Amino acid sequence: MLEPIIVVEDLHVEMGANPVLRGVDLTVRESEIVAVAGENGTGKSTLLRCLAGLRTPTSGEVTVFGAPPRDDATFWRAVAMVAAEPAWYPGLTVREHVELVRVTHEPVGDAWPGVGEMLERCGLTERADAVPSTLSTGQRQRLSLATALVRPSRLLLLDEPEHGLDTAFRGRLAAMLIEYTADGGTVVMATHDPGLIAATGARHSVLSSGRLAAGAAR
Ligand SMILES: Nc1ncnc2c1ncn2[C@@H]1O[C@H](COP(=O)(O)OP(=O)(O)OP(=O)(O)O)[C@@H](O)[C@H]1O
Repeated sequence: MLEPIIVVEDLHVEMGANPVLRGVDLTVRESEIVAVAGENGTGKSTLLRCLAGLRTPTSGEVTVFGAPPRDDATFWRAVAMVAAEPAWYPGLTVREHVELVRVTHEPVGDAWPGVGEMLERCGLTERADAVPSTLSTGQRQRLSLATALVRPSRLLLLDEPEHGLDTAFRGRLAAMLIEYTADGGTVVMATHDPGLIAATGARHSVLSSGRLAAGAAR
């Protein structure tokens, strides 16, 4: 069996006095796509933030690549995240944002898609010279995904990657995620889109009452 990339044991997170996560267990192995569904406010983003080292658990264990996740440069070399819309650099175009990420992560192997190819895959070629503030919501989400996918990583953390995306592009995104895992990457996503779960073949579970439904995501 392939290596566990992520191991979560009895994870509890409280926000103020409110318990949000109440004993989450999750194991994710290399090359898997795991999806976490569940109603608004059940703690999906909180779980992803714990996996990213952006939130400290109240109790329990979280390991990513064999160690507690740390919000530092070494960790983010291996992990790419798409969550809330990032702050874009004023004056930089769509293409320049993608180039900036690409250049930062050089050297990138020839097998990895280049900037032009990634813009094409994300349907942004026509808007490559625009600045992000002039894009539509879905186009800006495509740009967020392009910046995550244009650089090498071993783990993708996606919080509602379907945000603003049309049906056709959701299908294209599913294909890109499958390709990412075929190349050895691992994906964990929070999603409200059953179509994306089905199209990616993700192992999925529902987060409810602070716990993942038994079985599927363990
Ligand atoms: N900074 C915060 N301070 C206090 N409570 C918070 C904070 N952030 C989130 N919460 C609460 O934690 C709970 C879980 O929030 P979270 O964003 O993880 O849910 P979610 O499942 O991702 O929701 P959605 O589907 O709406 O994105 C919610 O009840 C929310 O109100």
